[in-house]
Amino acid sequence: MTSFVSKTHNFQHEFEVAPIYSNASPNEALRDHHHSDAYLACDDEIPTIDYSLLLSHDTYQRSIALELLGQACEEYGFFYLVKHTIPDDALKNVLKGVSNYFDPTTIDERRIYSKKGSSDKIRWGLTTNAGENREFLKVIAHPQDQVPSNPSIISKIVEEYNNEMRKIVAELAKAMSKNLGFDENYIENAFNMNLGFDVVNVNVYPPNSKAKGDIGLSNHTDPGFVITLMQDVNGGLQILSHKGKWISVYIPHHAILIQLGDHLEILTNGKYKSHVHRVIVNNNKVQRISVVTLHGPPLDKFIVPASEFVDDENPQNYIGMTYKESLKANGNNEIDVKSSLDQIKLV
Ligand SMILES: O=C(O)CCC(=O)C(=O)O
Ligand SMILES: [Fe+2]
Repeated sequence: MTSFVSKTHNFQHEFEVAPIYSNASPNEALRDHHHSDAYLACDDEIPTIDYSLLLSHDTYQRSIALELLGQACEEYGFFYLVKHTIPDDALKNVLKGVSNYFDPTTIDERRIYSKKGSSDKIRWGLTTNAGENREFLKVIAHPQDQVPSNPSIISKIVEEYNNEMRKIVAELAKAMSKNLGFDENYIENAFNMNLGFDVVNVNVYPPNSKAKGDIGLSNHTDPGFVITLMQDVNGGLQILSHKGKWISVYIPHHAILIQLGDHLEILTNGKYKSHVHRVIVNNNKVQRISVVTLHGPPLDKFIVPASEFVDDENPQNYIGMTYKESLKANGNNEIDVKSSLDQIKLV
């Protein structure tokens, strides 16, 4: 079985010495031991799923890949996706575009997106304090008619990256539907992903010399079906595992990190779970960029645990509400895409 899956372990050495998509010299993103131990995480394995095998015409290979995906979803709730269909050049171009766009000398051009209105399609922010050290831009990336025309980096992300990523997410939905015991269109129908509300979060974290404290982004889960993440260098993303341990994320070369979202947890009544994660910058010598997409259902879609996951032994653990209501449950706007799982959970 292991021949079908490349374990994280094998990648780690490679990544510690070779930051991804960066001209930085080896190990530049990771500093040696001059930081506090308050946010240490372990190097436990994160499952790796081979996308090409999930779509393989070889029934046996496909069934093994499906089984591994099922384990990754049920036990972890996050995994690296390798051998996917997005060309490396597309990932690099997006990251280069983001890096140019976040030039410190042009910050005033971005600041205009910090003004808050109830129907914003875009939101910018910069926080430098003990609880968060990050500059970010959140933008609607789907439906297409909701995508703002400016700044131009957004059309680049949507065209070169997110349109292809949406196809991958649709295939993952099919595979997960089968693993959950349904026909392959089950999740697509439950979430209406074809018309889904996607938000791209572009995050830029300062090197630790410019940060106020250890935290890039504090503990949270994310709403939606799945969350896809790519980055320029490894450094600081940690996920709280089912075993209660913080695991350091080291994304293999060309791979994409997939995390299950709150609404898959709700739909499956907790069989699949979203996991708390955070970003710690105390170890980072260089700036780090991540491009994170929250792939959600349409705003008016009502999401409730499916009857198939509810019975006497498994009482309904979450209340139903529309995706929009869930995004607004904590007083945020849709574009903030903040989790409200605490308000949705019944126990
Ligand atoms: O930047 C990262 O690695 C994680 C960012 C994140 O969790 C988010 O944008 O929701
Ligand atoms: Fe997140």
